[in-house]
Amino acid sequence: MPSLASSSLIDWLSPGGSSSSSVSPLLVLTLAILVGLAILAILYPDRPIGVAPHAPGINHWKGYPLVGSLDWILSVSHGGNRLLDEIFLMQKTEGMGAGGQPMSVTFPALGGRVTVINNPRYLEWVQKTNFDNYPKGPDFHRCMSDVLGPHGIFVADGAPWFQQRKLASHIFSRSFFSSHVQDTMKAEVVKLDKLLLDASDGKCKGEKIQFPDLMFRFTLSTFAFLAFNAEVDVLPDNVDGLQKVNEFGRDFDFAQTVLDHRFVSVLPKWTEWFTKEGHQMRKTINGLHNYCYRIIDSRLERKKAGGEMSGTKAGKDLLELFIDQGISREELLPVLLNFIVAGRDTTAQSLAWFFYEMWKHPEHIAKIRQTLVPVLGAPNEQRPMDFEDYKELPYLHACFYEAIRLWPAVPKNAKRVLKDDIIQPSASKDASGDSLNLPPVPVRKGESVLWSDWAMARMPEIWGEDCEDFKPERFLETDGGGKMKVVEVSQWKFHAFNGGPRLCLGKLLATYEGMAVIAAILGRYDVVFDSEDLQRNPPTYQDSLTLPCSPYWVQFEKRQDI
Ligand code: HEM
Repeated sequence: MPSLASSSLIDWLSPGGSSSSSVSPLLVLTLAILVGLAILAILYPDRPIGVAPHAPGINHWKGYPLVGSLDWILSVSHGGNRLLDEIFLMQKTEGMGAGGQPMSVTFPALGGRVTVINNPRYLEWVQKTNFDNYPKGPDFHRCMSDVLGPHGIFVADGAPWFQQRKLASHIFSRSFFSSHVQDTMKAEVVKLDKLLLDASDGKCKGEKIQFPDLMFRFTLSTFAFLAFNAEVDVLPDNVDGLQKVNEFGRDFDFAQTVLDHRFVSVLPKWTEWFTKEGHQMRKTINGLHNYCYRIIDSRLERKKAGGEMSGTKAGKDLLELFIDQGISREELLPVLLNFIVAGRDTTAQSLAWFFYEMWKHPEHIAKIRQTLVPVLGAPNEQRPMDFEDYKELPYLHACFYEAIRLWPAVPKNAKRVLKDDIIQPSASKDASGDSLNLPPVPVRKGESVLWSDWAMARMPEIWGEDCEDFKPERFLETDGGGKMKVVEVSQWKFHAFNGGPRLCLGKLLATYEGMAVIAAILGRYDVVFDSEDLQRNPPTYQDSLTLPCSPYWVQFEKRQDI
């Protein structure tokens, strides 16, 4: 006898009442869909529809019929699991990435399959040997173009990318550095010093300062002036001035978290029209764009009036170089935004992580200070760093790079595959992991490849058993004459600045700026950390496109040891 449930289902499907008289089209359709799904489930037992079978010899995360590891990506996009932690966990899991092996995971986004290639030897193939086959692709466009523009340097591929890179590279030349960049940096360091003096000795003595925020203010103020000749008024020379909110910083931090979320969301972007976050995002984008238009408009007005443009005798600054191309106000917007992101966030975050490491490893502070005196003078009369000084301060340089290694400002990155390919591990001797038996990795057109410099910094296969320790010695060697110098580590192994044709344009600027700030602070002040608070709530990274360090507070005192 049929059960009540099944007979009422049949009744519902055959509205004529009797199941024997005629078969309803709805029943036929339902059965056809079920049979169709069953066939698809047989064809795609562990991955989304349309995704090619897993490549033999490449470990993959468990997946379900028709959806693959949808549960995994949902746990990242909506379940509170953090992508970097998840990738790292997978990388250590037996049968997945353990032993430094490549691995893949499938879900209905990012082209269906993401192959994780956390090894310098694979990166060289993807970012150099077969560079043209691995563009940023449609995901960057879909997720980022409403904020950063469709042709911003961080979003674009091909000719629009190449032309911007070529044009912008003028401001990263050595001659520009030894003049305009250096003058700007020194002026900003003097402003920072006044602020620190106020915090340590002035009427605001003992005031607690939110350190990551201070670093963001420094890098925004410096970059806006050196690239756009704009005074953005975010770095005051006294503690009270810090009360004024840094609007751009606040808005951009929020926008970045949304952009990051879009990459792992399986929901289409239009769903943002119905969410509170989407509403706030639209307001934020307006705010960011207006902020940049204020800089652009004031510059265009100056040009019209025949006034001073770059404010530098060293040559045109970044904005002038682009204005001279005859591009419109609207096309200048993405130039500004992309370069502010590059110039502000990365270096500020690296500095915030650096000082956190100094709290954990104060023994390095004394060593850094010793090396500062012969180059920049005694603490009471220490001068701001010149550009060329960075070569004379290898210990400080190595400490800064070690912080960047452990806390890379772009902690993960992905590319689309243009044509089917087999990623070959390079034979290059300077990339580590030579001893690993790494397989060639087949990838298909339309899929994605992903790597995480944050995870790679924590892989013993790449950096040795002490990979998680803060050890600046990794970047140091002594030359024939007994002089300490910074080792040239391969760009594929120390990959925080990217590699190949898209190597970070600002590597030298970031190095100089980071070292100039550290020298200015540690050379003249004691940074008093709230150890109890740091132990209770150690800073952690915030989910974003970059690697913001959660807020922590410090006090500044004049050095006690001099
Ligand atoms: C510690 C600081 C920095 C780190 C760790 C860093 C890292 C990186 C990384 C990983 C990329 C590749 C991003 C991608 O694939 O989308 C990149 C690209 C880039 N960086 Fe940096 N960066 C830093 C500072 C700077 C600074 C101060 C500037 C100055 C403007 C800058 C300018 C750029 C530009 C223009 C690109 C795009 C290059 C291209 O696609 O051709 N970076 N950077």
